[in-house]
Amino acid sequence: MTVLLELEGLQHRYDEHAVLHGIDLRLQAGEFAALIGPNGSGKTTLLHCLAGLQRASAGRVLIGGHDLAREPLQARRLLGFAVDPARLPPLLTGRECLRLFAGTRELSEIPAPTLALAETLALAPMLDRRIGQYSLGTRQKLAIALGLLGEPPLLVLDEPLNGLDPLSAYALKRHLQQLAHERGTAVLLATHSLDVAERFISRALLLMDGRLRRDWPADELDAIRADPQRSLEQSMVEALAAERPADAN
Ligand SMILES: Nc1ncnc2c1ncn2[C@@H]1O[C@H](COP(=O)(O)OP(=O)(O)OP(=O)(O)O)[C@@H](O)[C@H]1O
Repeated sequence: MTVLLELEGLQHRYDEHAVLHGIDLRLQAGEFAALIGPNGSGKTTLLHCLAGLQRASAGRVLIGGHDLAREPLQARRLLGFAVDPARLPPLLTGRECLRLFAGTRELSEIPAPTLALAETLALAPMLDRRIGQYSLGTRQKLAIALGLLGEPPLLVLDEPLNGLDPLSAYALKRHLQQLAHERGTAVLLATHSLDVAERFISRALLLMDGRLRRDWPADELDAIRADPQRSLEQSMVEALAAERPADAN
């Protein structure tokens, strides 16, 4: 199996505040992984480090075998990252933004799968309006379409379901699942929506206080799903309680 993402001893600190304490992780082609964990556990920081938006304080990020620090162009070419919707340029239309982004991926036009995804997410009717006029959910949809543009083999999404209506959220989850199954895309998605995570993913990773504390592989998730008495939510609560026994008292 092709390893698309490899983190080795990844650390990050903001000035004196250490946030990530040596993360080791391998994500393979076709894996759809949810990164879960409490507020402030470091999920966004981790995703920013592996997208090159933050420089890790120590450790390595390898994307498709390319070291992000040494071969950033080769590494980033394999990565799709949905930017923060608040950072989208308000004066451009969605279509202009997609064209611009297609150019950075050396594509002369907006690819057909991106336009199809825009239809699926009910974003298409908004594409000729300025982004400044978009609702939060519509910005989120555009950010996702930009992240998925060109169908890169590794997708990294930070809370992509925030602000999406139920139909669009369902369509996105199915789309990501299909990419993983049919194209072998590796997806890493940070989320607080465990119900979302539980039904669609093939792996769950629990980050707590900047450390990966638990890794549920596909067969464990299948066992949780098969047992009506169990849920990923409950398993996560148990894992958190086991790490913080003093807090429980
Ligand atoms: N730019 C920054 N400067 C200083 N500290 C930061 C910065 N960004 C995040 N932090 C701190 O890093 C820690 C991890 O934050 P991060 O946003 O990565 O967590 P998170 O797991 O994504 O949280 P949430 O679930 O609330 O989105 C927090 O203590 C946060 O206050």
